[in-house]
Amino acid sequence: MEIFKYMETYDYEQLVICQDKQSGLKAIIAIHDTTLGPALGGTRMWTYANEAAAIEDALRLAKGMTYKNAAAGLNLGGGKTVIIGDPRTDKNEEMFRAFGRYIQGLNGRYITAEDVGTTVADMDLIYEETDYVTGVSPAFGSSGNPSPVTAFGVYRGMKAAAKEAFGTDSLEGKVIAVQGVGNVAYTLCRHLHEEGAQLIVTDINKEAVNRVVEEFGAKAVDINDIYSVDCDIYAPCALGATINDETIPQLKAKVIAGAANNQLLDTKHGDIIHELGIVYAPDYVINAGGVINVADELYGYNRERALKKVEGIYDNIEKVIEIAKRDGIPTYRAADRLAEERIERMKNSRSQFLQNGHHILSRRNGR
Ligand SMILES: NC(=O)c1ccc[n+]([C@@H]2O[C@H](COP(=O)([O-])OP(=O)(O)OC[C@H]3O[C@@H](n4cnc5c(N)ncnc54)[C@H](O)[C@@H]3O)[C@@H](O)[C@H]2O)c1
Ligand SMILES: CC(C)C[C@H](N)C(=O)O
Repeated sequence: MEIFKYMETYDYEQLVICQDKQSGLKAIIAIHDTTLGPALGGTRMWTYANEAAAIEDALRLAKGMTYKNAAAGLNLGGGKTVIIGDPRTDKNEEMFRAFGRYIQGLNGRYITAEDVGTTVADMDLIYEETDYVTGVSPAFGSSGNPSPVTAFGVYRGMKAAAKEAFGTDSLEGKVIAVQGVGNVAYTLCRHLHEEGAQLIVTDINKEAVNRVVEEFGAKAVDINDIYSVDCDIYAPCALGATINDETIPQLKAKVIAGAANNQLLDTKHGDIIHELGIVYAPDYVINAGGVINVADELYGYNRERALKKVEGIYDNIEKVIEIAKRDGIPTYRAADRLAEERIERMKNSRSQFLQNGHHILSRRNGR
């Protein structure tokens, strides 16, 4: 991978490689764009096949956060970290504290939180070293685990997408196929069950499946059968790239609305489902509840206020559908347009001169 060429193509700002021999920390912090504010994005811990794959993932995910934060209306840019390692066996206290010191060194340009492979306990360790971390334990006045709030946002966004497809946002009686019933989807299933939806679920983790079968009367199917089940809504909540050439012909759903990041294998798959008349709730718009929630910490965390903002994911999905119709484009492109237009507007409005504390005149006056 030609790093500078890649960064230039997608206009990345910064890539930081952190190494701490004693703790085994190998982290890559990618900052994509800070036009709207400091870059906020989680820390992923994963066993990458090689270093290039880790760098590529950090860069790709950081750009995703720029779009997610912009579309969500947050005054935050996009960044992400990946830590190379197995989250089940390779974590230690020194590692997250060393990582916290690296974040501190960026002096607020990057703020972290949870992502795949990291937990509230890990954020608490980072917090020992820096203030630039969110998703810290509620005991510290922080917001804790973002997953239940992400689930609430997905539920709200799903209702908005359902309204477009079925003429009503009620999910009562709707059959919803949920792929992966982990942290986010467990709470999502609870909301859906409470509204009277019928759930069909799958997961490679049998315990997770049994929990939603027992608690919410879900029907379990094999992992390969989730695409072709008779359903109204398909909710991808496990992996990325599940909307692809192989799965699209199997889908019977009229709506795709789920928590997973990067659901489309390729943008062409967004075009195909659009042509098929499937209402697609773009992944980074519908799953922004977690980041909206942790971002609220930057104002002094207030759960009620955060949930109110997350409720607005309904309106945001409506807005994306409206742009898609207005411009005759698929919803995934409408979401990009929403984010890009906001960044551009802010870029232009900030071009006005405003003196700040670091202006050259303040040095001349000896201050
Ligand atoms: N947690 C958040 O706040 C948040 C925020 C935004 C986006 N997301 C995205 O949402 C998705 C779910 O996040 P999570 O925190 O619930 O993760 P999780 O790991 O708790 O849950 C994912 C579940 O998917 C299952 N799974 C893995 N491979 C599978 C397969 N092939 N078929 C079926 N099930 C499979 C896992 O066993 C697990 O139970 C991820 O893609 C994540 O990036 C999460
Ligand atoms: C900041 C985090 C809560 C972000 C979350 N991991 C996401 O992908 O949206």
